[in-house]
Amino acid sequence: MPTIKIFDTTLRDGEQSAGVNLNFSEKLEIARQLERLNVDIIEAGFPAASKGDFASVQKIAQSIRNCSVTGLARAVISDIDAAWESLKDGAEPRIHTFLATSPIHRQYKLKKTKEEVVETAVETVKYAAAKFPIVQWSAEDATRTELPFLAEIIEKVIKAGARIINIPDTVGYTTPKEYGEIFQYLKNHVPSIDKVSLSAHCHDDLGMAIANSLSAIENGATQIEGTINGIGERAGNAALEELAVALYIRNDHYQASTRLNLEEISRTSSLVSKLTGMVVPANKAIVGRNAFAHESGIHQDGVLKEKTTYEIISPDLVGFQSNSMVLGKHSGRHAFKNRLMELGLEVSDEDVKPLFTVFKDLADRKKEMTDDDLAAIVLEEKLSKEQRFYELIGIQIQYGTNSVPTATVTLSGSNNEVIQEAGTGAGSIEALYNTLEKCVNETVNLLDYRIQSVGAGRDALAQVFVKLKYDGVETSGRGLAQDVLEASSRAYLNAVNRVIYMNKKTAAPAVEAR
Ligand SMILES: CC(=O)SCCNC(=O)CCNC(=O)[C@H](O)C(C)(C)COP(=O)(O)OP(=O)(O)OC[C@H]1O[C@@H](n2cnc3c(N)ncnc32)[C@H](O)[C@@H]1OP(=O)(O)O
Ligand SMILES: CC(C)C(=O)C(=O)O
Ligand SMILES: [Mg+2]
Repeated sequence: MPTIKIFDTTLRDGEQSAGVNLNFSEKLEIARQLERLNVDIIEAGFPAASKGDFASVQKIAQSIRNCSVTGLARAVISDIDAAWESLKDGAEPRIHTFLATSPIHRQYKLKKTKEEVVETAVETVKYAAAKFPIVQWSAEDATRTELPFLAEIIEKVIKAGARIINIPDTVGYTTPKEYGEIFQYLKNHVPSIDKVSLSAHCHDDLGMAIANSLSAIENGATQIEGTINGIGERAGNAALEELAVALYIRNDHYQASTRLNLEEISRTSSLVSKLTGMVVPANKAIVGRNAFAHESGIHQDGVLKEKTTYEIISPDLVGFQSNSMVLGKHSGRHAFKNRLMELGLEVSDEDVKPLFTVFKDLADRKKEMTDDDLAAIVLEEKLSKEQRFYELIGIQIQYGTNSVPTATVTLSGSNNEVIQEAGTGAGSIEALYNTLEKCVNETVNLLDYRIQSVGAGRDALAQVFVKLKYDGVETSGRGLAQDVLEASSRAYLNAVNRVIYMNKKTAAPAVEAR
């Protein structure tokens, strides 16, 4: 039975989702969780895109030992050089280089003839193969490319040194039958095809990314690319958790498996959702809140009599716990630390103490502390530790249906000075944000604001995501608190602090880029 390699591109194509902006520590946290999930390949970023991307790819390649780490590069020598510099210390360095092949992309985007496209692809693959032990080459927009030309260029890049050939459905245009036929065509028309592995990379514009990926497997693909929760450019990529569980549950049909630790799926999904701010829809297959919920009487009756009447996947399979309430205000530090370890949240001894204080503080006010709450507070504390320039001391909001909402905010600045301002707005959040803007010394444009509850119940924690422009830089921020206004303030300050941190890092001479 073939084992399908899972190529995770959450940190590259996933990060191309509109509004998603992960920083260095967040990417590393996700990469570590992907390693626990046991994906085969992590595409950590696009090293030539920016100093920040270069540094995160490099750090991930150096830190992750149980997966191969790759980075994307255009068919451009300087992109390949940047990829090599960032990936060379990895456990198994590999490059993913690509060039568009379709007539639309050749004519309008690249402004190259077929011959020029072939020449550029061959030259750059040769250059990459002289550095990297493994070269993956992608024919961008393959599914809208003339098949004879696709076969011709693939044969030539294989001869130039490519070992994995990826056939992306870049714009999510193909259908399962058609995509399968492309793989068959290539197997019959590319003389050297047996020397390489074939990979599928599907987008979900027409909602067919998973169906297309499965069809690719049925027609010879041995590697599937996708992202956690299906995040990605436009409508997103194939959701890896859906693919892996489909192969597991319908093994009788596909007769193929993956190496994924399926029990890590729920945790990975929740981490990616928290850090990207991309909320998982309740009805999303495998990881949605309702994916295992039975609402109607006939279904409940059936499930009570025999689960398999309406349940084809057991929640345990993907790591959902039926009773996740584990810790409370009477818990001690040992139990707390132990639970964090069970949840795969790596925390140093030195960090446990402040985290435990935050935990106790919340547990005092909140009836139940779920695993989700724990993960949320640990991530919040751990990932924003080095990025605290403005810190919230307190807020006070006055709101009444017939009065002007007023906010008073007290912060501490980077030199521990106390900053206090008051302001008004049309609503409580506007009053709060107008006042915070006065405190942080620069114009702030709020571009997006989203709120979500962590877990259920009246005492659930509030998680707020904001996207804003501060000091001319667009960024995002997260805030967690029991109160929505406090969570809103924290999200705002988190975003502002990220910009200050980024500016400091790029100003410092020791940034890890070339
Ligand atoms: C299908 C995909 O997901 S592809 C990956 C998409 N991801 C990203 O683009 C994120 C990272 N990108 C970036 O940071 C920037 O686009 C950079 C650094 C790569 C390039 O930035 P810029 O030099 O400013 O170029 P810009 O992005 O405006 O245009 C892209 C250029 O690359 C060319 N190009 C696009 N793909 C390729 C390729 N595979 N190989 C060679 N050149 C390419 C375009 O034709 C265009 O060239 P032109 O300037 O001669 O017209
Ligand atoms: C870079 C390539 C593989 C890509 O993301 C796409 O074509 O969708
Ligand atoms: Mg893509």
